[in-house]
Amino acid sequence: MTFRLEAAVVQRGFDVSLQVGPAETVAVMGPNGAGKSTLLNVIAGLLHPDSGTAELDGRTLFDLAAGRGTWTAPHRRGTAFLAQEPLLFPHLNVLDNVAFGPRSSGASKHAAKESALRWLADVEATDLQSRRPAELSGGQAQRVAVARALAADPGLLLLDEPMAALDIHAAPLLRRLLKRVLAGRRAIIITHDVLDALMLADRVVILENGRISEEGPTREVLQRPRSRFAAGLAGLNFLPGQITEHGLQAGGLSLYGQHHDLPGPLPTGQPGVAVFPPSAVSVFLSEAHGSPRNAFPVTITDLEPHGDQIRVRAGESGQLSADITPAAAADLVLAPGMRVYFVIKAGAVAISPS
Ligand SMILES: Nc1ncnc2c1ncn2[C@@H]1O[C@H](COP(=O)(O)OP(=O)(O)OP(=O)(O)O)[C@@H](O)[C@H]1O
Repeated sequence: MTFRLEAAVVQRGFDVSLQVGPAETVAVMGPNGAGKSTLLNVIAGLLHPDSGTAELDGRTLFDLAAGRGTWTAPHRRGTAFLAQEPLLFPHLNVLDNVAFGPRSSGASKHAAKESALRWLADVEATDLQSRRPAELSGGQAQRVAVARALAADPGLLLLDEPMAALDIHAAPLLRRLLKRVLAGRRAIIITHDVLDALMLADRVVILENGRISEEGPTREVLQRPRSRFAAGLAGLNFLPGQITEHGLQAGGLSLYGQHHDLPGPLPTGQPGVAVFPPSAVSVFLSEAHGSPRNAFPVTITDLEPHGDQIRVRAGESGQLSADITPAAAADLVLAPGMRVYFVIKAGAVAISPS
């Protein structure tokens, strides 16, 4: 039993193919406008794609291949949606809100209430059962919304940044609750937070410009990112270019580096990326220091505190960073606008095909 999707929305430049296993939680991350909400809306049946097919546990959600045109209505898809705002029915109390799902799928009034009470207990909201949504805090309302989504017994739970509208005290509580309820359940969660991806998901999918640019187990993607977005999440420098015999040619820049996870030699001449941590970059006033191979001139754009280090940003849009000690920054009298040399240890530069 699986979830399988292929869908294109031409006007939005969206073209995605995705599978999610029965007990798998997938985090979807990407820049603003990448297509994350489009993905969930297509799955939930709120947006009609131009082409594609989707299937959940043997049920066709849509099949838009020429001559077919199958379309299942949103409430018959076996999916449940948890949005940033809890979206509870304002005129129903908490218990009736949670009982709504089982009731509309045919359960008797009694059975629907029994099931709602079980889910409310599960999200530690039993004592809220008689309240109206207007009498709940943001965190309480979102807990009730989780219970309501689960009470419908969805084959796929869709979560659109469920922590985004909560304050900093309520968010950790809901994250812990989601960790518990998502275990062993199939879900797709949109998030901007690396912590959510690490804690809640088995796998992360990076969406950029309507396409999946990278996917894999969250830890692996963060350790060895191949997309600019994932490198940014992991706090790593990222340079795209062309693979050479010893590393990467990125514009006028030759970088020496190593590949970690390829069986053979680097595929010379192919597009690739170099990724390295800011801590592996040293800053010098002249080229004479360090290995000349990975030394290149840059213009400082910004200096900012970063933990107990100073982060030196350089390059046209500050896309390269070095972390150095405050003492070193003071010795070098660094300031924005200065021309300096970034020197990178070749051993710390990971090259991958892109
Ligand atoms: N209602 C709409 N009509 C037309 N185009 C839209 C509509 N909503 C979004 N788009 C476009 O579709 C693309 C994907 O948008 P989408 O909202 O899916 O991105 P997102 O990754 O969810 O972004 P964010 O992180 O800002 O919520 C963008 O180019 C956006 O401008």
